[in-house]
Amino acid sequence: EEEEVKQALVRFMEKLAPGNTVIGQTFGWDVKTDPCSGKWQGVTCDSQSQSVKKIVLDERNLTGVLDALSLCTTSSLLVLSLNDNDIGGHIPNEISNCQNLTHLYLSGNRFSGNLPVSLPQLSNLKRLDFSKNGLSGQVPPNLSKVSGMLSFLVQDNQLSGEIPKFDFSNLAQFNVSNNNFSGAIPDVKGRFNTSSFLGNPGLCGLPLSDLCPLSPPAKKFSTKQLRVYSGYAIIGFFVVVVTVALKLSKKKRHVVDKTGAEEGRELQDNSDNKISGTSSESKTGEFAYRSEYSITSFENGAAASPLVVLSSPVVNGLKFEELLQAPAELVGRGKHGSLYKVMLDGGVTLAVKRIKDCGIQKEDFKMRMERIDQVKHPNVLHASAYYCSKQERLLVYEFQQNGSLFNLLHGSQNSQLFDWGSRIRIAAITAQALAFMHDELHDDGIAHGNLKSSNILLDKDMYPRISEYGLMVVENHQDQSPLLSQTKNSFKHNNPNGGCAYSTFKVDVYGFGVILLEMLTGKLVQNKGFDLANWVNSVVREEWTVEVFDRTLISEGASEERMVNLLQVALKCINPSPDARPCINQVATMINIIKEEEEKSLSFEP
Ligand SMILES: Nc1ncnc2c1ncn2[C@@H]1O[C@H](COP(=O)(O)OP(=O)(O)OP(=O)(O)O)[C@@H](O)[C@H]1O
Repeated sequence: EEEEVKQALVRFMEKLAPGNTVIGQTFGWDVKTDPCSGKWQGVTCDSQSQSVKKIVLDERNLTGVLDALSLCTTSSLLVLSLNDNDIGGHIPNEISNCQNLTHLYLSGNRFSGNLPVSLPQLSNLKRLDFSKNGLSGQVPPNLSKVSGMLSFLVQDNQLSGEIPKFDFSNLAQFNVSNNNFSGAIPDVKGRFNTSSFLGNPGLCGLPLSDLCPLSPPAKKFSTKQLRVYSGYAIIGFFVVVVTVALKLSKKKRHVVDKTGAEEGRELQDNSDNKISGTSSESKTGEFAYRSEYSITSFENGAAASPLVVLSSPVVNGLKFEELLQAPAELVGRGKHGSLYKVMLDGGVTLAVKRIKDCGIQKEDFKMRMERIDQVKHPNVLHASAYYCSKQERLLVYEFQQNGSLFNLLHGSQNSQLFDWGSRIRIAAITAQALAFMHDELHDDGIAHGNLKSSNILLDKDMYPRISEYGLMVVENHQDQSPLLSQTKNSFKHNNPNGGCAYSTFKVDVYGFGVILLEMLTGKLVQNKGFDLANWVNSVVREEWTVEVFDRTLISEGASEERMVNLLQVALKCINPSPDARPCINQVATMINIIKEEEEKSLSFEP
């Protein structure tokens, strides 16, 4: 570290331990040595850049104050932990100079006064623990806007005011108990129970049992508001006029084009001729209806092959006509077909997958759908209905507003918010759900068949749901990859190891391994994952293992050991020989162990 940084750190320590004239001896913090020499107690450095990454001085009997100005000269600092000391005074505003800080633990001290107003400027902050101090005043409301925050722990203080509206679906830990907070508790999306809120006499609403008083009558509109609303009314009127005019002209055209077929509309995008082709470039995202397409274009008509509504509460009694006539939007086009977002009248939004060629006979497909419907798991998105004729397959799912794991990893800016803890949690839950499905559908030989990150969707609470289970017959990787040379047969074959040995299921394990690699490296998958697998294998062979990991994980300070452990699981899953790959339930167990270690480390150390 630079001289200036060393001196500033020693100053920071002198303020923490006033009266201690032998800091160099007590803590090894001596300007004559480097903080990364290994002698400075509580300091961890980045092995490559040799800059200070963590300062952990828990339970060191420190009795002074926090000199953030000196501390934050160390701009590389990710973790500061001073839990369970006797440090007093304010938490200084200059703490926001530590711009890279992800973990800030100050629990169990004597900090008093307001929270620094600059706190929300710590835009990388993931975990904050100020519990068990004497802090008062309000929480800066913008703190709730720091995206990617995972822990907010301020229990046992004297904080007051309203609880800001955090993104509760992303928070893993939240506790404001034993303070003076007041007002209505924001919607915590069922994620936290009473223990997070108790001991605040002025708080009301769920999950506490004290109901909030009815809100006062709404204020009258101001002139400014009135002007805005009348503007909306004019625009609305205009839109209605234009829509009616368009509909009338469409109707007219339809009469001219009429083919004699039963009236109806097919879900169709603007490039309808390409819909069953291989092109994937057109993604207009526009509403597009073609009145010249009718239900009868689904082969012999809806009457011959009605929509089968499965045991779903969402689309009870849904009619095929209703589905076809509802407004639809092309969301995307995958290798096997197109996906439409369909808005039903009652406000229900569905995702309708139209499959080009799933390689499964009609009767076989129906049997599969019925069988899969009998096996329910909360982290599997089951089809709500399906339509199946000789050439067409339509699958209806609940639309998942939070998109897919693919979007989360590769969408703009998103990967930075997708921290290590969330990645390991999603990996563990997905593996468990898949293990359940493999187990239940083992004797039927029905695997997922097309497992990839765009088929792992995220529900409203950001929990994963595996979509499109069993829609595809499993493709034989062996035919495509020079890497793979073994078993040609993707169906059941006797294996003395029993259980999960069908190579059909092992293709899912391969797919899951590629998803793990995607989560670890943040890299896009091409060529069915063979490119990514090859690249990872080559880097690991050269022993530059750390190089493979997503830079955002490294800068977040994710545990290298646990990332390497997960990488090892992924490498087992992508073994070229299906027989050498573990079963998914073994994979689930291995990931769960890593997840538990991660959780344990969070409760004991930063
Ligand atoms: N139920 C759903 N809710 C919201 N988005 C969905 C839903 N199902 C799929 N998607 C998203 O729609 C897009 C297109 O999905 P689609 O299944 O057609 O393609 P794919 O998964 O990329 O490829 P494939 O055709 O091989 O399955 C993907 O980004 C996918 O994540």
